Amino acid sequence: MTVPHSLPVERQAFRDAMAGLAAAVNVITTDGPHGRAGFTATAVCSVTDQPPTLLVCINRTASVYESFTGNGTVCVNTLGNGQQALSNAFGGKTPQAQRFEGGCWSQGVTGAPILEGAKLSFDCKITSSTSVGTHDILVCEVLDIRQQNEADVLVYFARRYHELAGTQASA
Ligand SMILES: NC(=O)c1ccc[n+]([C@@H]2O[C@H](COP(=O)([O-])OP(=O)(O)OC[C@H]3O[C@@H](n4cnc5c(N)ncnc54)[C@H](O)[C@@H]3O)[C@@H](O)[C@H]2O)c1
Ligand SMILES: Cc1cc2c(cc1C)N(C[C@H](O)[C@H](O)[C@H](O)COP(=O)(O)O)c1[nH]c(=O)[nH]c(=O)c1N2
Repeated sequence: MTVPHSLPVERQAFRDAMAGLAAAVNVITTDGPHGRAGFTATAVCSVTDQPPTLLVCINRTASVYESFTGNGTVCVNTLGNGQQALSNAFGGKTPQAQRFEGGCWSQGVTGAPILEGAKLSFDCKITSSTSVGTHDILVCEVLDIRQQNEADVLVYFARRYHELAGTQASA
């Protein structure tokens, strides 16, 4: 197959285009011997349902990177309407302990913090990872799921938050 010759896509052009891709907002957490940590991520998606697997992309320069790879666990907590403050707290710069002060947390099978009030929580173990450019793709097997009935969702689109009205999650 011949790939058409074209100019390289500039970093800013890529980001401008990606800003047009609406995405759910998630607080990704971990806990274990390498410490409790969390960060905000929109780069999350389903991979396969056999075994139930999702992926999370994490920047290797993030302060939380060693905690996630060291612990080998993640909980993907999907945010709903009115949880922008949590997203901003986990979105960088804020010290780890302070990030967790904005929510109530419990623990599930992996020990990763589960956010009370999250619309969805996927408790996972990391089964593999692949480095691509600045990021690692974490492949995460889902061991447990918690789901709220009222499935309003916080969406990040065009560089700002949008609230999507509630609907029944398991219609
Ligand atoms: N995948 C990511 O790492 C990612 C995604 C969204 C936001 N962010 C962080 O939030 C900040 C604000 O984002 P914004 O949407 O308001 O404006 P922005 O112009 O920085 O980013 C626009 C879009 O480009 C993508 N993007 C941004 N930084 C990226 C990166 N380092 N690697 C891969 N994709 C990236 C995301 O889809 C983002 O929504 C970013 O500068 C970045 O630090 C990172
Ligand atoms: C809306 C939104 C979405 C994302 C982010 C931010 C925000 C505000 N960030 C950035 C990430 O949350 C941030 O780098 C971490 O919190 C680590 O920051 P510190 O290095 O601890 O300051 C982010 N980082 C990442 O590695 N993958 C992702 O998918 C996203 N998505």
